[in-house]
Amino acid sequence: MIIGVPREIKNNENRVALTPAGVVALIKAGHEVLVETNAGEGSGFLNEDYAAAGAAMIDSAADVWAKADMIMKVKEPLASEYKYFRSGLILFTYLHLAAEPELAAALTESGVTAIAYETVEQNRTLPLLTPMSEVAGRMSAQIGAQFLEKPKGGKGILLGGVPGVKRGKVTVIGGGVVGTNAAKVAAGLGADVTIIDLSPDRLRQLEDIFGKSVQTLMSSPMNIAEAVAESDLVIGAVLIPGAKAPKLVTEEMIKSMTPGSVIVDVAIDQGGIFETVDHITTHDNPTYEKHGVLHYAVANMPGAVPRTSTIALTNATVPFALQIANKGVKAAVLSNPALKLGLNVAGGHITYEAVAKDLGYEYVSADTALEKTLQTI
Ligand SMILES: NC(=O)C1=CN([C@@H]2O[C@H](COP(=O)(O)OP(=O)(O)OC[C@H]3O[C@@H](n4cnc5c(N)ncnc54)[C@H](O)[C@@H]3O)[C@@H](O)[C@H]2O)C=CC1
Ligand SMILES: CC(=O)C(=O)O
Repeated sequence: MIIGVPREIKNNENRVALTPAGVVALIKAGHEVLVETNAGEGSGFLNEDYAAAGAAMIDSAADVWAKADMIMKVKEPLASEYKYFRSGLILFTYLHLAAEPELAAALTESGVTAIAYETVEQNRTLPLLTPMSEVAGRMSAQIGAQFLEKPKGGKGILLGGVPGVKRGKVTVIGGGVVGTNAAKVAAGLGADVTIIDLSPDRLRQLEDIFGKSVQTLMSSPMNIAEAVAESDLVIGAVLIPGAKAPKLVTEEMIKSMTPGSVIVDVAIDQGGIFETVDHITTHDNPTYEKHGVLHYAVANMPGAVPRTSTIALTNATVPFALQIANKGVKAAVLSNPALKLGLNVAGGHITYEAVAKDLGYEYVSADTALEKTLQTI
């Protein structure tokens, strides 16, 4: 199979879908890899490194898309990339389609077979989302602490306090991978941390992990309202796989926060959990203020620490990419339940139930949709 790796074009997205080590793994298995010139630069991987690994370096993005059987990316294609879609093309990347209706339409209309990293599921975990959730979770506490500083627009508190002065309060809503990593860093900075989750089992696990160093709370509108009102920093870390995130923090709750407080909506890639987050922000312009509260809603947070993120992401994606390349996408998806759950679009249909429901498409199973594709590999 020919695997193409275009350069990422989203704002400040410095990750790349394959490291030179990933290229070596695919070439050793008998495949060909095309890498767009300078695609790895932001992550510290040079053109010479890819060439030495055996990749062919290609100057134009259009050529990479046109010549490849499978495109590996990091972020969802942007509108300027939709023109490259074609029937039979395999796309393996983050998609977050519930929050991207135009992309869903472009993919179904063009006949691309698309596997979304974020819904590949194995043993009730999301192995291709987890590494980036670890990064974004850790970053969210760091970023929140930074924006609480006065020169950054915050109320001017140090999360850990100092002897004789109260610590800052952090509420993390959603106690999965992002939430746990956010809480680890916030607690490490010395903050007073509360984690809210809907799953009693998860709350038990969190207490086992953190002991009494964090407060756990069952998710309910009342508990969320009380915790938000008292917090200096609130981190949104809820996920219902594939689906649009529920709006758990209302405008009234945001109004109850003291001026200069900060919210970090990590779940923005699935639409976000804060009612007052009305647009995605970028690394160039990461915050805006509403009701006196600083809102941060960057959908590619790990793009700011690309060296760490690219290596962590490709450690997870390459074994799955190898299965697709070795067996062909149909056989790989039909033989591996984890990849089958990753399939979001095939044969012009949406094949992930929560995505279909949120976007108003008829849901068609992976088996039925794949039968209809023109997929030859
Ligand atoms: N903005 C960015 O750059 C990044 C965003 N993310 C996003 O962060 C979000 C969280 O991801 P993960 O932590 O990996 O997911 P996860 O599946 O590990 O955790 C989600 C948690 O939310 C909980 N939950 C579900 N409904 C809830 C409710 N009503 N109230 C409270 N908790 C609830 C679940 O029980 C689970 O523990 C996802 O949308 C993911 O795509 C991840 C990486 C980077
Ligand atoms: C998960 C995701 O969308 C990201 O890492 O950018």
